[in-house]
Amino acid sequence: MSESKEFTLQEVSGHNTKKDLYMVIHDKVYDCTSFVDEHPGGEEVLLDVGGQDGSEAFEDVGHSDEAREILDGLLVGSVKRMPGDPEPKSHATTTASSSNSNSNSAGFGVGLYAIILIGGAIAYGAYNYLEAQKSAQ
Ligand code: HEM
Repeated sequence: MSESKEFTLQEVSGHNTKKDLYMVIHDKVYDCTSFVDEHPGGEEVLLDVGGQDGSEAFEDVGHSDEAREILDGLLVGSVKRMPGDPEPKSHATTTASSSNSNSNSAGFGVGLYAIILIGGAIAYGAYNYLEAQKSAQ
């Protein structure tokens, strides 16, 4: 059965042209060659992730169940992970890292607010000091 075929990421990366286009989505390998011209989102985006891991790009669009059915039909095998290969890009990691960056940016927002407050307080203090010096003269 062709579905049980295993590809290394290096093998998949060789299939990156319009006439021979493989893509990894969630550790499965898909042959998108026949679908390039039919993709409602255009051929460009498929060629962009040709031979690579397109999990994130695919999920970011929020593809329909129909799109997932088409994907099932393009399945040719699964990824054989080799030592040193990058970690699979799963949606879970995407959300985890984006929520991390959200909390980081929230932290930065609070930090910025504190800096503005402290800056304002120093400016106010300096102004008072100068005024006091002026009236002392
Ligand atoms: C072999 C993998 C893919 C299949 C089978 C597929 C299939 C589809 C289908 C059926 C649609 C129509 C809307 C829907 O049913 O959700 C669609 C839309 C779209 N796809 Fe894909 N897609 C694939 C990969 C990708 C990738 C990697 C991207 C990269 C960003 C992408 C970007 C888009 C965009 C932007 C649309 C929206 C087009 C529009 O509404 O104008 N697709 N895709």
